[in-house]
Amino acid sequence: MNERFKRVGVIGAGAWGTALAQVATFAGHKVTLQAREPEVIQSIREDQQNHIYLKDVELSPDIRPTHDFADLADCDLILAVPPAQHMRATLKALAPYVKDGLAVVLCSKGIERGTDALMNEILKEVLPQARGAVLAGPSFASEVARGLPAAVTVACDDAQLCAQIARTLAGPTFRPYKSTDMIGAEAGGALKNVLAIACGISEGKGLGRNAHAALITRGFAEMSRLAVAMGAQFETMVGLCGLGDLVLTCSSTQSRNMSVGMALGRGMTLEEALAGKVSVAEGVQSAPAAVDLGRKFDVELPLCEAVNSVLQGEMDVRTAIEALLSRPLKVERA
Ligand SMILES: NC(=O)C1=CN([C@@H]2O[C@H](COP(=O)(O)OP(=O)(O)OC[C@H]3O[C@@H](n4cnc5c(N)ncnc54)[C@H](O)[C@@H]3O)[C@@H](O)[C@H]2O)C=CC1
Ligand SMILES: O=C(CO)COP(=O)(O)O
Repeated sequence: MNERFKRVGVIGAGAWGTALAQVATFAGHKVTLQAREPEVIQSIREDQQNHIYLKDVELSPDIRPTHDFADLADCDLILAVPPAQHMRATLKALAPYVKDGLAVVLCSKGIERGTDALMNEILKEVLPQARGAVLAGPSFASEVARGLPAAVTVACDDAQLCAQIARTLAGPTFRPYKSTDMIGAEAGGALKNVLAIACGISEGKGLGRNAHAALITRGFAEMSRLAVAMGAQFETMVGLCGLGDLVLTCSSTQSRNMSVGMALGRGMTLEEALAGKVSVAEGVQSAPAAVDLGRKFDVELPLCEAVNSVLQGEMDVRTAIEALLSRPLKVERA
């Protein structure tokens, strides 16, 4: 009962995929890491580092990089970690090697643009024979990969599978908490990225600590309202994958989403803010999808809407801030 999985594979050798492969080695596994770029594979093989996406972290020799999805065929646990907008294509590429009941943990934090689908909805469409789970929570890749302590949420509607995944990944510095609320874990992870852009804008514009605290608090109210309307439990939203990740991402320049926001707040265009970046700021793509979901579920999302208007070039930062502050006065509630 609840034995650990034996053969762990990771798809996507960005910062987080690489860090999660490292986590699995901390837990005693040999890991196959599927990477897209030949230079990433070469860098891990030759230098035991991922010079492109996770600089200056010594990686375990138990990480085996490969380009070939076929090398994942004998894995019994797959962690899927591409940018959210590439999850569908990634799972399609994996499809020929998926046996019935394969456990696939969705570790990306975003909403698919155009369909407004969360990652588990995409999994169900593309790989209906797989069993899905979600990993989310406050976890900057470089800290996790260096073995600094982190706690995350593993969510799965099958409690036994959830326990098996948690047991497989748990290590001396990585502590997964179990949950059955997959929608909550996914919605928290995706929406906090949009709100981190808002906090970054405030930071870049020099609006002060009061504004920052107000944004986190009202941002939390906003993301909880939408997540609950989508079927999440409010309890999940006050946990690691909700409030926990929101606080982390909104409080550190390590966050790519917060950094993009800061650049916008300082007056850059989105194009300028993203120029030359190899890493992904998921909130940029998730913002229009979040706004769409707000309309679908009839949930007010003033902060996500303001961020999206700025990202789409429909409003400048100053006008967006004025519009937020001049809204009718409200009763404070989540
Ligand atoms: N970096 C972090 O600290 C954390 C990231 N995440 C999530 O993990 C997911 C992946 O982010 P990172 O690993 O940070 O990526 P990254 O920003 O370090 O690297 C970009 C990734 O995108 C991949 N990519 C680029 N074009 C692609 C395409 N056409 N098809 C498939 N993949 C493509 C690259 O191969 C690379 O793996 C995101 O959803 C992110 O929100 C979650 C927790 C922590
Ligand atoms: O999700 C993260 C930490 O939990 C990483 O956030 P960024 O993608 O904004 O860097």
